[in-house]
Amino acid sequence: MTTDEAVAPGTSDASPQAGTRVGAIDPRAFRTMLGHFCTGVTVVTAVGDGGPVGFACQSFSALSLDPPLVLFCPGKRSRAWPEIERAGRFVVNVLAEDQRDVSTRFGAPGADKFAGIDWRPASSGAPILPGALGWIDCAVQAVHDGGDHHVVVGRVMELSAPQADRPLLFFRGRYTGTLPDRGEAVPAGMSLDAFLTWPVGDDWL
Ligand SMILES: Cc1cc2nc3c(=O)[nH]c(=O)nc-3n(C[C@H](O)[C@H](O)[C@H](O)COP(=O)(O)OP(=O)(O)OC[C@H]3O[C@@H](n4cnc5c(N)ncnc54)[C@H](O)[C@@H]3O)c2cc1C
Ligand SMILES: NC(=O)c1ccc[n+]([C@@H]2O[C@H](COP(=O)([O-])OP(=O)(O)OC[C@H]3O[C@@H](n4cnc5c(N)ncnc54)[C@H](O)[C@@H]3O)[C@@H](O)[C@H]2O)c1
Repeated sequence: MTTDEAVAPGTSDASPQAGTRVGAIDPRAFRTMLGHFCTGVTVVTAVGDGGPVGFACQSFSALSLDPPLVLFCPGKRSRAWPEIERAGRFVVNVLAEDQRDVSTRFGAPGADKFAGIDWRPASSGAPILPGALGWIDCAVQAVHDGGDHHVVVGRVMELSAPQADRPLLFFRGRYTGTLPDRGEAVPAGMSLDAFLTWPVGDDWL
C-alpha cells in the first residue's frame, strides 16, 4: 500500500496494517503508537536561580561514545528547561523500578517538586536524587529545534555506576518494570561482553 492509499485513523476500514496519511497525523494515534515504544524514565535536574528544578523525562538517549554525549527533549512550555539552560549543567537521574512516585512528582506541575527530598549535589551542583538507579552529570553542549520540543545535547562530565538492577519503565502511558526472567537474551552467538563492546569502531550509537 502506498502512503496515499493509507487509511486515515478512526475510519471504519482501518486495519492493524493500515498506515496514516502524511499530513494527517492524529495526536491520539501518535501517542498510542509512540506509547508502545517502551522507555526508561529519568528526572533531569539542575539548580536554577530560585533553587533546584527538575522534570520527568523519557526522551533521553545515549548519543555518542567519543565524545561522550547524551540527549534529551524538553517541551518548549517546560518551566524547568530555561533554568537548566541558564545553569548550563544538569544531571540525568535514571529512575529505579520502585520510583514511580518520583516520576509522578516530577512529571506534573508542582509548587516545590523537591520538598522533602534529600538530594545531594553532583560535581556540577545539579541534584542527584536518592534511590536513583544511576546518574549522569552533563554540560549543555548544543540545543536544536525539535518542533514543540528542544533537542538538547549534553556532554557527559561524570557518571555513576548502576546502583540498582531494575529500571522504571514507561509503556503505553503506564509504569511497568522488568522481571529477571522476562529479559530476552542478546542475539544468539553473541556474548554480553561482545554485545557491549560491539560499537567500538562501528556507528550504531
Ligand atoms: C513518564 C513521563 C515522561 C515524560 N517525558 C517527558 C519528556 O521527555 N519531555 C518533556 O518535555 N516532558 C516529559 N514529561 C512531562 C513533564 O515531566 C511534565 O510536563 C513536567 O511537569 C514538566 O516540568 P517543568 O518543571 O518543566 O514544568 P512545570 O512547571 O511542571 O509546567 C509544566 C506545564 O504546566 C504548566 N503549569 C505549571 N504550573 C501550572 C499551574 N499552577 N496551573 C496551570 N498550569 C501550570 C506550565 O505552564 C507548563 O505548560 C514526561 C512525564 C512523564 C510522567
Ligand atoms: N516527550 C514528552 O513531552 C512526553 C513524553 C511522555 C509523556 N509526556 C507527558 O506526560 C503526561 C503523561 O503521559 P500519558 O501517561 O498521558 O501518556 P501518553 O499516552 O500521553 O504518552 C504516550 C506516548 O506518547 C508520546 N508523547 C506523549 N506526549 C507527548 C508530547 N507532548 N510530546 C512528544 N511525545 C509525547 C510519548 O512517546 C509517550 O510515551 C502527558 O501530559 C504527556 O504529554 C510527555
